[in-house]
Amino acid sequence: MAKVHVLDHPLIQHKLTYIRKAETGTKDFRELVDEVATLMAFEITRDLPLEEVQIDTPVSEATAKVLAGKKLGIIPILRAGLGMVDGMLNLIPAAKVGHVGLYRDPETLKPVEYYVKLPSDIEERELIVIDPMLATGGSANEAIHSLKKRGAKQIRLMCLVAAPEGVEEVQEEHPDVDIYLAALDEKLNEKGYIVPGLGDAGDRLFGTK
Ligand SMILES: O=P(O)(O)OC[C@H]1O[C@H](OP(=O)(O)OP(=O)(O)O)[C@H](O)[C@@H]1O
Ligand SMILES: O=c1cc[nH]c(=O)[nH]1
Ligand SMILES: [Mg+2]
Repeated sequence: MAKVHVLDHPLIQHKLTYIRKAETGTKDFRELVDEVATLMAFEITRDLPLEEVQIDTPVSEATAKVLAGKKLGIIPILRAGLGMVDGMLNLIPAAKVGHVGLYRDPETLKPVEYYVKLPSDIEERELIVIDPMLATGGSANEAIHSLKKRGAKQIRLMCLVAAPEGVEEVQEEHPDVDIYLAALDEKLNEKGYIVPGLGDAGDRLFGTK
């Protein structure tokens, strides 16, 4: 069964509170999502492999550590996932970025795929799928299916806020995909919005409401 990690670093939790507030406008919302994505990238990269190298410091020879060169890929689910890309690239600038375009049909709440463009070597990369919201889980599940169908083997999912219903759906359908969250909220409402959540992440990021 996939693990669920709630990244409870105080800076992440503090900034998430301002992201949630209804009075936070587009500019601040976008900046805060970017900052939280950087902090979450710091946590999610904790287990990156290191290797030893020999170096000379000004004082002596030393055995030191560098990243072992694991290939990473960041996969935002359009649109709202775009708001987290730059924040992650701040810490992992060599990662390749692939895009999966999905929208959730407002009536059926089912995901509709409209765009996929991925790095050519996704089967060799550890992929981090990013989307601020994991609500019913339909969009994340569809994006992960889409990646697996094209050869992806190692996938993690990183979201700001999730509903328990969505977490369960992803765990059931993709037990190999660990989930990283800033918060696990209470429930979904009758319109499929996360409660208390933060509203429509895409609209708040891009000012489209
Ligand atoms: O777990 P689910 O029930 O599938 O809901 C979550 C999805 O809904 C939102 O996208 P939306 O459809 O609003 O598209 P947008 O990012 O273009 O606004 C959100 O960014 C997720 O992708
Ligand atoms: O609460 C929600 C649910 C789906 N999509 C959002 O942007 N917010
Ligand atoms: Mg939206």
